[in-house]
Amino acid sequence: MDKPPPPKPPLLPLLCSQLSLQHRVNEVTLTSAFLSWRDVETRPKRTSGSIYGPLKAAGSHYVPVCEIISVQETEEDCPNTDVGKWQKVPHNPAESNQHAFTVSYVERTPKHRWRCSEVTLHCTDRTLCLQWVQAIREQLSLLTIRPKRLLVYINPYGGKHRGKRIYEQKVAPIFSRASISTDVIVTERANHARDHLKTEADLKKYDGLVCVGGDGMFSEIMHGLISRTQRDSGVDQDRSDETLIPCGLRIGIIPAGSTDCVCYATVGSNDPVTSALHIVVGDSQPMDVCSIHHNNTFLRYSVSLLGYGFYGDVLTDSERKRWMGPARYDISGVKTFLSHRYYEGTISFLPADENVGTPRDKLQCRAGCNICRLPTADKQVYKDKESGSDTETDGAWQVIRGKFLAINAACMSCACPRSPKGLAPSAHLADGTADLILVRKCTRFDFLRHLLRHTNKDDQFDHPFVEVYRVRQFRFTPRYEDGDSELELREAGGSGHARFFSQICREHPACTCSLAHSSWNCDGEILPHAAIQVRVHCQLIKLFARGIEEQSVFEEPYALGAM
Ligand SMILES: CCCCCCCCCCCCC/C=C/[C@@H](O)[C@H](COP(=O)(O)O)NC(=O)CCCCCCCCCCCCCCC
Ligand SMILES: Nc1ncnc2c1ncn2[C@@H]1O[C@H](COP(=O)(O)OP(=O)(O)O)[C@@H](O)[C@H]1O
Ligand SMILES: [Ca+2]
Repeated sequence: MDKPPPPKPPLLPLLCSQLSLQHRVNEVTLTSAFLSWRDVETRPKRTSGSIYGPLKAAGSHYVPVCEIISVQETEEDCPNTDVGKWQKVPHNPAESNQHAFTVSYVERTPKHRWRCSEVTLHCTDRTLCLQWVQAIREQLSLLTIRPKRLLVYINPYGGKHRGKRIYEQKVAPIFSRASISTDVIVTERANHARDHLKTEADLKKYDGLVCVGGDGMFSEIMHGLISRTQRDSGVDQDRSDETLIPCGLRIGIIPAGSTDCVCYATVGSNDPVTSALHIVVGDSQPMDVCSIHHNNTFLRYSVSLLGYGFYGDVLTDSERKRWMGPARYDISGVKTFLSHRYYEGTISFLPADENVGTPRDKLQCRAGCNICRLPTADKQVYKDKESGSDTETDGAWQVIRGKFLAINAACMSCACPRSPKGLAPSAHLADGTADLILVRKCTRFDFLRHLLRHTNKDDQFDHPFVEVYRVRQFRFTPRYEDGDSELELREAGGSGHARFFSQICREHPACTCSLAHSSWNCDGEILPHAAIQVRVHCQLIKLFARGIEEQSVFEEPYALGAM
């Protein structure tokens, strides 16, 4: 969403009163766009010696109505010593005005984190106080994009096993303050959430889903919702050429996993409170989803990393170390790096049209991204330059064969705390394309340089052994068919010796060797086949997010008091 417009020219005030804030008189104004308050006891001061300003009011604050979380009449419990019981009394008895209301609103803090801030305003009488509460509530009720009923799934075993606590302590209080009602399901097994969504959940009762967990848990919920939507619409997801039906319900992610890249890349942080506030204000971020098929059988959907070779091997190894929590990826990462295996195969892909940019663009996908806002038709139609045809499959496919350390595809940046710019820094959340990254066989040292660049500002694609393409579809075929280990052994010498050495190579970290197959890491799940067909579905799902906001939005807060 764009930065709200500056407060001038003023909109017609709906309500304007002099109210007291921390014992100082403030002029408080409500318009359909902003709630503002200005300390009228502070004289407007001229910014001395400044060429910019004539007069700037000190102590003015503007809160966009769309970022107000709630308003309530303020009462405080304090002990009544006479009767030894607790009673309701006005918030601050020292305040000259006995009636008050509190407005909770979103405050931006560095690193894209949002916090819930409060202002308590005191009125001379209760009628005025109630008038204010009612006027603000009326404005909030016009924000129909805000969810009222949510279905929450918690994976209690994701990440550091903190999902349940994070939800109860940090998220539930915010939902309750925003008058959002919830049904909460703590999962009891893997795929519990997926199966519940697919078959049982009464989705008509809800305005959105919430996932408390990591990328794997998000993937479960996404699978449940997409499959349910296709089934309800009579669409067969086994057919790789089907046009899938976009899902109606938005999904909110409360990060409580090991990588949390879907949350990080769509919100800008992996902070549960920030995510909860994006849900409360009713943000909406469409997202591309890849469908993956093997010989016309549907395998899975993917939104973040689809990785063969390095990331597939990291995942396979890390699954045995789940007990270590998030650190398992680092340990398996080092081990896989040292094993330095490469794989042979063929990639065919359908490049995206030029108007959606390239994987090496300096411009990144941010809130309100212009590329993601292009009309879907402009994004999806591939124009074959030579034939002038508009069809997606008309002879535009490119084919690359080779030996690869890694083949990665990402339909979003995959930014995460390990790699703040991500695996594909310029990939767009909702442009209908994925960035395909091919890392050819190279030395360990070069591969390390490439990996290290994921963690700093250098361009990780600026190596002669790395190629990147923006694609709509791709296929991968390993050099040897799935399960064809005989061929692999023949290739390596064809004897019992070969079998012996092949086994050693598998275990021997210092050996650079070729095995027939790696596995695909699909958002943290291992795919059962190496030969796959992948297609990007533009904006198939929606999240309670808005994309990463430009820095300036939170560097220039709406509180103008310091001016
Ligand atoms: C030398 C340091 C190199 C750091 C390289 C970091 C690259 C990070 C790219 C991360 C992309 C993440 C894409 C997201 C994938 C997730 O969907 C998926 C599932 O997440 P979940 O468990 O939360 O459900 N996560 C993953 O598959 C985890 C991938 C993480 C890979 C970490 C690799 C670390 C590599 C370390 C190599 C170190 C070499 C050092 C040699 C001395
Ligand atoms: N109650 C449960 N018991 C065991 N596994 C579960 C449960 N609920 C969800 N899962 C599975 O746990 C896996 C990892 O979950 P996730 O929340 O992504 O954590 P992490 O980021 O640590 O991998 C997912 O594949 C999900 O299907
Ligand atoms: Ca994309």
